[in-house]
Amino acid sequence: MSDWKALKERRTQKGPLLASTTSTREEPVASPQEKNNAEGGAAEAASSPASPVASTSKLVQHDDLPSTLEVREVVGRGRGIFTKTDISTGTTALSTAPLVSVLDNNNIFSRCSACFIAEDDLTPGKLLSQCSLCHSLRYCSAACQKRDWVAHKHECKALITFRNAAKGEGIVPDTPIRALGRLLWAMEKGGCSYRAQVESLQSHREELTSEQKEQFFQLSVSVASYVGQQTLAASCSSAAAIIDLCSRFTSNSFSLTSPHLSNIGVSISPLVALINHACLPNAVVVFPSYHTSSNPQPMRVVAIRDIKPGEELLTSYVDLGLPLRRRKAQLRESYHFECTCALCFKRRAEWVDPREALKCRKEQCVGLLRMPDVELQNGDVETACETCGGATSTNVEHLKATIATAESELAAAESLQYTDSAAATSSLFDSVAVLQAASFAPTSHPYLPTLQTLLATLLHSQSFVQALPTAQLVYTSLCTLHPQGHPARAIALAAVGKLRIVGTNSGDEERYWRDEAGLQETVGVLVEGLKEVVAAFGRGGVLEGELRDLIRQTEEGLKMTRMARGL
Ligand SMILES: C[S@@+](CC[C@H](N)C(=O)[O-])C[C@H]1O[C@@H](n2cnc3c(N)ncnc32)[C@H](O)[C@@H]1O
Repeated sequence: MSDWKALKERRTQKGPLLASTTSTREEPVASPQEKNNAEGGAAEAASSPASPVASTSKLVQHDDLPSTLEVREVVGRGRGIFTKTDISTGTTALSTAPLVSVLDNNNIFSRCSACFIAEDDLTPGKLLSQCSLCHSLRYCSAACQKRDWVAHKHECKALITFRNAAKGEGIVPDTPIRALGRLLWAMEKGGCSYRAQVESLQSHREELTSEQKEQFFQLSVSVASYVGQQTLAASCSSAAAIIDLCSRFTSNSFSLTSPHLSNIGVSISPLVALINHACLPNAVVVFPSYHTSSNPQPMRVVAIRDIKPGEELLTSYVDLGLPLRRRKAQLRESYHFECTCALCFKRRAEWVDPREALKCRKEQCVGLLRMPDVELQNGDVETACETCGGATSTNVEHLKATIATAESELAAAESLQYTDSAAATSSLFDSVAVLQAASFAPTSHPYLPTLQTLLATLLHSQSFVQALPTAQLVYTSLCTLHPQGHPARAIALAAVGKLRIVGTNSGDEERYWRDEAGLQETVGVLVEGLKEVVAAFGRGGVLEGELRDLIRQTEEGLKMTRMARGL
């Protein structure tokens, strides 16, 4: 199987400047009671907080807004996007071309800057070629380079100037600077309509902390030196306008993701930025295909629940694997609001949040215990298992130290995972052992991100046999957190299906193809994966094509094996 590279995806990480929407959180499916609570919450999240509707005076014309959707203003939230028709799970509610997309500094030299395909994924023997002027951007074809020239023209000169000043090949400004550069050139060229759309995005200048203002000031100095004072002044006539631009960028940009859900850069779409947040979202933002001119528009908003006429489309801005306090802190810091969704208001007394849970230590019990609150509690705390009711004592200081160590190991491993996979793998396996010994549930933070990074690192180093059980554990954990059809879940199941092929046939290929039961099971996993992928990304994405090919190949293999046995 040649496309295993598709699996070596980093776990999706969101953060300031990269308001991503692919992380979501769904009811824990472990217990029916939790399921009921969360389903009630989902309906609430999608409807109640959105009303009442206020005036529509600040609304700007968006030509790519389909007639099935409308923009309305909501008290306490600003504008939001509402549906006028039923949107069923897995349906694309909106597809559009972002105004600006740039690859981040980790991907700029290894992916095409127009369609974003990775050099590793090109047909064998083909390489990306670099822009002959700036030597910075790479392209997979003359057509892609030509298509990108409109956006790259001014950027090319700026990159040359930057490179000369930095006195080194292969040095480019940081991703936000390049993204803001493209945005400013687009506004300069696109005139009033682009400017009106960007200027209508929510700025939080008044609410910024002095530290954030200082950060934005530094960013604006770098942007000014990159694009030139004249271009900056054309769109920003005052210092306040420049801070507004940086603030708008921070709370309105998206993670640009690959069709396999790796974070590869940043995108700005003033239309999609109108979608408000919920921790129980009903939609996700994905980029299912490479951005070629023949594709349908590359950025899609796909429903992950059925959405009724009059409901607001809601995506998540933060990683929904994060515990409540962390989510709230991120939303406050980067987006300047207090989330009032059903998940944030779910009473601790009513359920055990799987993101902050320990496994019951009683033999044969699969229940969860609420983790003591490391911010508020101390000493030995007794908690009861939600399933068997048995009490377990946990030492809060030990718990806190375990979380801190696992988080710092995770950060270190993330920075090493592609340069020293062996060291990253070994430290992540150590963390897994420590978290397991401390009875962390695999759905809990930071156990799940540790497993996800371990999976990505194992795939990168082609350790497929070890990767398969890790992928299975990641998938089952994500099933507890996300509804069916969520992209993170879909990607994990696709990984399990692919790894069943590469991870099990690498040792003894002949035996693999003779194992009918195993092949049949692999087909089953791939078919399930395909369903989830289509539900998460909509039809026609890259991953859908890959899975269909694998299903076909495995079914053919199965047929041949049966024929050889005379069945
Ligand atoms: C990407 S914009 C969403 C569109 C925005 N409402 C507008 O009018 O431009 C993000 C901003 O919308 C607001 N917002 C989004 N979701 C919200 C929510 N659930 N509750 C309150 N405010 C929200 C916050 O001010 C946030 O910084």
